[in-house]
Amino acid sequence: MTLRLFDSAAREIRDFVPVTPGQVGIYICGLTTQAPPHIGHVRFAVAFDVLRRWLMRGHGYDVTLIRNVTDIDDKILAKSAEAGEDWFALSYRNERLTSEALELLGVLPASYEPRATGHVPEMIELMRVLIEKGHAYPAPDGSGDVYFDVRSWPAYGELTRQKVEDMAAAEDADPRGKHDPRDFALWKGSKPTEPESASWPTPYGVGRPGWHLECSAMARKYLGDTFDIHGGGVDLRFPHHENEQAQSRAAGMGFANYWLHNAWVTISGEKMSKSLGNSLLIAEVTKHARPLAVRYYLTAAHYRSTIEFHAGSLAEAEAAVDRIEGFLRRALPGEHTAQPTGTEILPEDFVAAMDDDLGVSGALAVVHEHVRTGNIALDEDEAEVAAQEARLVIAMTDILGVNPLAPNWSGSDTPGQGEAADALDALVQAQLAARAGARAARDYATADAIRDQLHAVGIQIDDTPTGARWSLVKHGGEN
Ligand SMILES: Nc1ncnc2c1ncn2[C@@H]1O[C@H](COP(=O)(O)OP(=O)(O)OP(=O)(O)O)[C@@H](O)[C@H]1O
Ligand SMILES: [Zn+2]
Repeated sequence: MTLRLFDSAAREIRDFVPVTPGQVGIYICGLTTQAPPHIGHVRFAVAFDVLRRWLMRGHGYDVTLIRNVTDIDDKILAKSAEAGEDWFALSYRNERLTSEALELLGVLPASYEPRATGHVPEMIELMRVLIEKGHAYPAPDGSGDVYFDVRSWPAYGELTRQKVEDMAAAEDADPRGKHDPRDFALWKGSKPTEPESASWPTPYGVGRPGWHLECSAMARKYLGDTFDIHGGGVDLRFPHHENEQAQSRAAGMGFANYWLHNAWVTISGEKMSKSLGNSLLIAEVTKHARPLAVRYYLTAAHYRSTIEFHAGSLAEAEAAVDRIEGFLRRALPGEHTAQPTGTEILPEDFVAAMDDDLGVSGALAVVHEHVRTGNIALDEDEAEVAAQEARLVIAMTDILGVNPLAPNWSGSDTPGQGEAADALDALVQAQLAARAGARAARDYATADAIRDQLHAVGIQIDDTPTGARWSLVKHGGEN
């Protein structure tokens, strides 16, 4: 069984061979914590969660996944100035919202989530090496900026196959002190308008991390000079990843052996983006579909295919999840939660699909085939066969992060809590039925009173085309 992945540096599918047998190091560029996450922002995390689970469960690798947090940058400073809020408070609030959103969508926690601001010494060391080797220089105007000298590194452009002559100028600093307008900032000197708390001393002046340098420094610290996989959204290929690779290699490191890039979530063909005003926050979307369905929706598309968001396909995802869950609940009555035992022998066609650059649509087709076979077995009173199929479905869906019986979707694996959740659901459903009855009888006062009573105890009701849904009101997580 060989795992094959599309390496966007080589622009071809390559057999995956790790640097160290049995181990895989992955670095993914995390979010710049300038705003609460929208559905596009979390796609990369879901895509790489599937990769990680497959490496671990399908191939038995010991995986170290590092996903950084860019907790300081121009946009964060601009937003904090606008809002009159400390940059670090704004940044940390959005970091927490992002972590909550990822947890809600069943993304396994990273091995570690380093923050840029915590790695200034490592960045200074990288700058020192680059300056010593003649690949970087402090701005001659004493601004505190430090630039990478693109002309000193003939391989610059190799990741995205561009010639330096064809590239636009780097817009990250005043070009006057640069050797070449395409030289990019490793470090950004502080400006008088910026808060003192956003600056750190270096031998080259007081300033703050450049976005590209921070990833090179953090990848090196946690994964070593050469590591296996570097991932991120496709928009990061240039300039961000090109620059990361140039800095690290010019400093003498091997850096990433494979580059994986995920495609966008779009709306009406346009990238979902806060700045374009077409973004849907996770907190919004999960009011209309359960988080498991949203996770399924994001997982079901191949990571290199664009996901064109629309409510209809989210409803289809919900129906697919219901189908899987319905079967599992019938086949495994009494099991509130269920996880793979690790002894299941995965169907060959599932393995083949996943090994082929994470072919999730093929893999999900195998899942649904087994659901069908299992349902037929149940109809024919073959409980044993159905239970076996259910175990396989659990093993396969768990690898994709969409096992409906996984404890994260069902509440908890602590005995008793599943039952408590079921009891609560039964009570709320009875209230919702009474409310629906009152509405049908045009007794809106009673209907509203029921909703208010539920809200008073922390239960939120949302009316959807398929009926009322309830959820526990989240505190402090929706701004
Ligand atoms: N619509 C999207 N689909 C997939 N990935 C996205 C989308 N929007 C942002 N990302 C990813 O999220 C990460 C962080 O993006 P960033 O914080 O720069 O937001 P952005 O691209 O400026 O979006 P916005 O304009 O909404 O703030 C990047 O890795 C980027 O690839
Ligand atoms: Zn990065």
